[in-house]
Amino acid sequence: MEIQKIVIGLVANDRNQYLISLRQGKQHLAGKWEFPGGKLEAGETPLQGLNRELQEEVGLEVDDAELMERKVFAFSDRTLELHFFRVIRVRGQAVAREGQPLRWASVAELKQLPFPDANQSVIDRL
Ligand SMILES: Nc1nc2c([nH]c(=O)n2[C@@H]2O[C@H](COP(=O)(O)OP(=O)(O)OP(=O)(O)O)[C@@H](O)[C@H]2O)c(=O)[nH]1
Ligand SMILES: [Mg+2]
Repeated sequence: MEIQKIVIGLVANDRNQYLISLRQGKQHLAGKWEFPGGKLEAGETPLQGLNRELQEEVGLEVDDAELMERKVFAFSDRTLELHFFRVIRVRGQAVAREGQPLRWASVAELKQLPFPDANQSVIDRL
């Protein structure tokens, strides 16, 4: 089976706070915070997928982003290939388009809040 590719966007505001939302309900890793993102679809480049996911989830249009880290991570129940992007230019106002709790968090807060284990190395670098 092919490993699912995931595209994830780190969006910072002018106070160096990052946009995060809470995974809920029956989602994988419910109760953990996350950066917006999701599964890359067939035929998309990672940047196209990132733009689509951020529009769908938080109403933001990504104009420019750079890959920070790509990692294959084995969770207990699945293995994912995660592409973490630093979003450099964005248009629009962040809104929770899927009803998810959404907030801005400082780097100090990111280091305290529960995130998936796969996010640790990226958060450590902020
Ligand atoms: N969005 C996002 N997903 C993450 C992060 N860290 C991490 O391990 N993941 C994992 O990567 C996968 C992302 O899938 P997703 O649930 O966001 O996918 P999606 O938006 O396409 O949703 P859907 O499957 O409900 O349509 C999940 O298994 C999630 O647990 C993160 O920071 N952001
Ligand atoms: Mg998602």
